[in-house]
Amino acid sequence: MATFTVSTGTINSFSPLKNKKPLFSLSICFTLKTSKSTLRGATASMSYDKELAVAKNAVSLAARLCQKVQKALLQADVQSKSDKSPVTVADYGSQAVVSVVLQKELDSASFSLVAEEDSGDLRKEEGKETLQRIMKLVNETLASDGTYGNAPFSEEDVLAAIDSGRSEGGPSGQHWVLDPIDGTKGFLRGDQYAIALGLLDEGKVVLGVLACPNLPLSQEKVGCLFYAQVGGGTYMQSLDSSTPIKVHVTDLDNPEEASFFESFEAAHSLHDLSSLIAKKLGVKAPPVRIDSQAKYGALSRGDGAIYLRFPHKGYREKIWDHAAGYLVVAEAGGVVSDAAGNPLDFSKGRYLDLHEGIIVTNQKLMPALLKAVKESLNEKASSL
Ligand SMILES: Nc1ncnc2c1ncn2[C@@H]1O[C@H](COP(=O)(O)O)[C@@H](OP(=O)(O)O)[C@H]1O
Ligand SMILES: [Mg+2]
Ligand SMILES: [Mg+2]
Ligand SMILES: [Mg+2]
Repeated sequence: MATFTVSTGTINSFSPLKNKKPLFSLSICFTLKTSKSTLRGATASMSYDKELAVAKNAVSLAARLCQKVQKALLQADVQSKSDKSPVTVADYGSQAVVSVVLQKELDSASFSLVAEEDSGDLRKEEGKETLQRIMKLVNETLASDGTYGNAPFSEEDVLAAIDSGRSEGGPSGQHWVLDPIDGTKGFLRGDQYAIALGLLDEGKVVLGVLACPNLPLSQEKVGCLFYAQVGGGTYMQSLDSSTPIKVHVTDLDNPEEASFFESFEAAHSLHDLSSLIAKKLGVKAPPVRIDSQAKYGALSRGDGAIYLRFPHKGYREKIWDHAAGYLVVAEAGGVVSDAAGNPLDFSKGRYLDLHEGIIVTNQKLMPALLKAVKESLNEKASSL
């Protein structure tokens, strides 16, 4: 078996809007296995092969739409949702594109999609212009693929495609789980974001596809597509379909050498708490703060060893923020759990029921991480 270790040296986040100093730089060193057996693993006949091929196409097309919008982002394209979080024409457009492609290619009678956005605001008078922009983007993107461009989608078609994401999910049957843009705040800053698509079968995540258009693939190339099928490992390729390579989480066992990821946004995760946990573990490197499930993708290829996510009290995590990323990391040999070490349960509907937060690392580091998390949470509770 030929195993090459490719050191990509220092890679920087890509900021197309700002075109200035990178927000993080991170040394990555990951092992690319290009043996025949590894590549055969990517194409072996497994039960979700057709779904995987369609999901990769859907997510790549959605990424094309998002990249176009991020390049030419207009303030008018950004709205505020009722919970005050931002949403853009690209979030809606990406959701419509993925929904259309999945329904066209797969059995639409049993189709179920749990997705973040809905068309409520677009159906209001003030949403009319935004809807026009989304319709244009969706039609341009679908036409660019050559497969779906024959009959343009009307405003009603686009609204219906977005609203097909209203499923409640649950423990039985198959449900697609979509975050059309995860990390919208990062997307708006010109930083990291992801298009994240998972498939649940009987309550378990069986497919995960993660497009990270601004994540470096190598020193020369930016834009990664991670994908995993349950039992089949995790693969990474460029967004324009280069040969996939198998990726693995780091095999580091010394926390002192580990680096850790957390949300860029302090409002999304308690930075003080992660810093306390990291200190207890003996982690020396400063936190790597990036938006979105790009953190799961980066961790799955060994860029960093730990991801810590501790939302402020009262926040409920949604399944689309973790389903795809979870499988990408799990199939790359990583462990994802809540702060008490329980596995994540995606079978409960649109939300995840969690004890405190989400922690991710490899199998060797998990016992020490759990201990540090427990001690830190106790310390925090007793200081209140
Ligand atoms: N107060 C909060 N605490 C934790 N997560 C939050 C939050 N407000 C929003 N989020 C979630 O954090 C996601 C982004 O994750 P990250 O912090 O890793 O970049 C958002 O996804 P969207 O951008 O899809 O809305 C949103 O679901
Ligand atoms: Mg999200
Ligand atoms: Mg989103
Ligand atoms: Mg959102």
